[in-house]
Amino acid sequence: MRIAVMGTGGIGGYFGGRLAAAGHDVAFVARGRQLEALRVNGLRVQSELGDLHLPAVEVTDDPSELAPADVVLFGVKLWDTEESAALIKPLLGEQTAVISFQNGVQKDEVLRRILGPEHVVGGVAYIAATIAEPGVIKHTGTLQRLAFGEYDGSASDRVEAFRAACAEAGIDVAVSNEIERTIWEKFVFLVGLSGMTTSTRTPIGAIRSNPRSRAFLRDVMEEVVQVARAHGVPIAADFVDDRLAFVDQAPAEMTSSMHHDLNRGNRLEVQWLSGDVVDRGRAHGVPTPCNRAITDLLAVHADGH
Ligand SMILES: NC(=O)C1=CN([C@@H]2O[C@H](COP(=O)(O)OP(=O)(O)OC[C@H]3O[C@@H](n4cnc5c(N)ncnc54)[C@H](OP(=O)(O)O)[C@@H]3O)[C@@H](O)[C@H]2O)C=CC1
Ligand SMILES: CC(C)(CO)C(=O)C(=O)O
Repeated sequence: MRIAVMGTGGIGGYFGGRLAAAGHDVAFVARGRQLEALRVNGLRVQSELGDLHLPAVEVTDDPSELAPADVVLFGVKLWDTEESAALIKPLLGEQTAVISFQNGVQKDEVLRRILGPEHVVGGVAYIAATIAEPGVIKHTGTLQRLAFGEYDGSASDRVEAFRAACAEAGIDVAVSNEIERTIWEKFVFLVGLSGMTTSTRTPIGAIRSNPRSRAFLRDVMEEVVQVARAHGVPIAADFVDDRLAFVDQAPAEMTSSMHHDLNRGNRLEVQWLSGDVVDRGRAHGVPTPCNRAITDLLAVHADGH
């Protein structure tokens, strides 16, 4: 299977690396120091599940140099979505699936507008992976799960082929026949986790055990559920309780990629997470005071420094 990775960072480098190591034909798109390191030293992944080193990888900053792909694994930060979507047009054949594993619920709206709905397959990733240094991806813990599926719920050949490729590569993979709900379910949890850990600069353990911050976390997630329902996405009535139970069994030091970004002085995705909840809530007449507080307080850090 021919796979192109748009954005070779935590997500693209980890999953693209695993797929390449399993023998798939993977081309990487990167830029800056990451591009140079990949050209000179190849791609390294450090992981409790097994390190890997691909000494020579096909890598470019110009997707038009690459042959069309069966699947484009799309993994840039949310502020780079529009520009990167335009860049990958030369990679599209008639059946090409573009699967974004970015966070949030806005990404596929943008991809559909730029690439056409027929190319967009929904996806979510559960992993903690980051660029440790140029050319090196560090995976923390053992979670490395992908879920994806056609938006109309159909069982397509392209989705089944990519599922099989991921399974062969040792990735924990599932096909969702309700991918919009799957994406929103991750959004509920992620908006809670990212908003609380980043605005308090504290991992989840202290947040869940303090009654006031625990109640705030619940309210943040409940607001996302109400916005999802207003959108017509049927999130279960007990979903927030389910996520709180998940939080209770997670390691106390668990945190979000946005909290890491704050610590590193990077830009934050808050505008596409809590900020998007506020915008969508306003459009639907759903109050979102907790997400507004998070968005407005983090505004001072949102552009990084
Ligand atoms: N990391 C994780 O564990 C998880 C991340 N996610 C989500 O996945 C998305 C990606 O996150 P993550 O992998 O951490 O991001 P990273 O910043 O690690 O990786 C993105 C990479 O794409 C590169 N890039 C962006 N635009 C271009 C371009 N036009 N040409 C070439 N390269 C480009 C970036 O380069 P540069 O640095 O120069 O900008 C960067 O190297 C986010 O939405 C995130 O929320 C979801 C689940 C888990
Ligand atoms: C919650 C987590 C770690 C799961 O993948 C994530 O997506 C993030 O922090 O961005």
